[in-house]
Amino acid sequence: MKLKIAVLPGDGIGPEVTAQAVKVLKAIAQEFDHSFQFKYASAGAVAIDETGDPLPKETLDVCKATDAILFGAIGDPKYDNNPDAQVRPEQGLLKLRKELGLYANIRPVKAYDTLLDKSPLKKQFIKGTDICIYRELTGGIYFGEKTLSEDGNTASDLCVYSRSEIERITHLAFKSAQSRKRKVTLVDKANVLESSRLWRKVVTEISQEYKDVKLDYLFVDNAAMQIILNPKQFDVILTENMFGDIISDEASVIGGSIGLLASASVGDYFAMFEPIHGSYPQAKDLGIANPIASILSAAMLLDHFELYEEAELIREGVERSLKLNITTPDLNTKFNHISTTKVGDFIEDFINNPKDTNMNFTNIHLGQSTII
Ligand SMILES: NC(=O)c1ccc[n+]([C@@H]2O[C@H](COP(=O)([O-])OP(=O)(O)OC[C@H]3O[C@@H](n4cnc5c(N)ncnc54)[C@H](O)[C@@H]3O)[C@@H](O)[C@H]2O)c1
Ligand SMILES: CC(C)[C@H](C(=O)O)[C@@H](O)C(=O)O
Ligand SMILES: [Mg+2]
Repeated sequence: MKLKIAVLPGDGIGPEVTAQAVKVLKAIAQEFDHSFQFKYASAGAVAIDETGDPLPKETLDVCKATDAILFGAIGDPKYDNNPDAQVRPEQGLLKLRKELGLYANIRPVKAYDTLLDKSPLKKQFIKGTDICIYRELTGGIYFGEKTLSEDGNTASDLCVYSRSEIERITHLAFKSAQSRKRKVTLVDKANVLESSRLWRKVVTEISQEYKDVKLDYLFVDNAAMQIILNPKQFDVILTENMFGDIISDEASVIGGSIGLLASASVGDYFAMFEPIHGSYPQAKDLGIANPIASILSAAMLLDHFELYEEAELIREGVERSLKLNITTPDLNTKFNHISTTKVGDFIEDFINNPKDTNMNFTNIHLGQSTII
């Protein structure tokens, strides 16, 4: 298959982790005789530095002219710590999602058996967890009208949802549940918010078209607790933009690190693949950022084009690296010198030699001089 892939590495650890995902995709292309062409473009704080705009027109054009986008992460403390900044890296990401109509952000969360000890949660409660969060991505409080009074003392953000915005992601969530454990949990705040009451009404109506899927409801405050106490009760979680943002970072604790959580942001015409984590500026260029979220985002990209065998090979490589403790320090208390690049190298090697059973930690360890 021929694919043109836009690569937007962004800020902080974005370039390091994205480089590993590209490396892995190149290995897949070679092994399976595909042709993947990568087109780089800038977004976020780096783009502001270069052009004054967090999403320059050329970047948007590149994204529109390619089959899929691989996104790193954006964000920089110089903007985070300046509430008066007129332009911010995050605006670039939000504009990209909106302009491309990427209304559904799909965030799988799972507990790997080999990592059960890495989570602060009790093993017996998380073992077997397999959740898929459907987060609405182009509406809600992120995109409603914002105001700041002239004296600077009153501010507001409006949360708006239309029926059609709720309907389209709800269908995707129910369809996904049909191929999983046939359960959708709508997470909302319908006891307080009018917009959440609309979600309940519309989702309940649509559920009638999916009689084989059970629908239940949880208020977001309770959901935040249940995700930690009893994550196995969930199959597909359907929720609005901001609740989805928050509960997915929370859910990453189940897996042991946010550095493992990938996502697909899809719409009717475009698709983007992005780790759920941010630019982790404290780790920039230190080689300690976990690249797996980015690598698994690349696997989701391949799934999107129905390259299932290829995606599965990446996932096998990831699982092998976790099993052998070839992981960055967020997951590795034993060997703290396995770098971002080394994890990428290992998974690349695995793709090139999936049957090489001798590929174990010793091989990597012997290459220690190249490990930071
Ligand atoms: N999609 C995105 O681009 C995105 C997402 C979230 C935050 N941000 C931006 O990133 C910047 C930093 O935000 P933040 O500190 O709240 O969130 P963050 O996700 O960057 O980091 C939070 C913490 O998660 C851990 N972490 C994150 N990524 C990791 C990785 N790959 N490997 C190991 N550990 C990892 C670290 O402990 C880190 O301190 C901000 O400017 C924010 O706006 C961007
Ligand atoms: C950086 C920010 C705008 C973004 C979001 O809130 O959507 C991030 O937290 C994410 O989860 O991708
Ligand atoms: Mg987030």
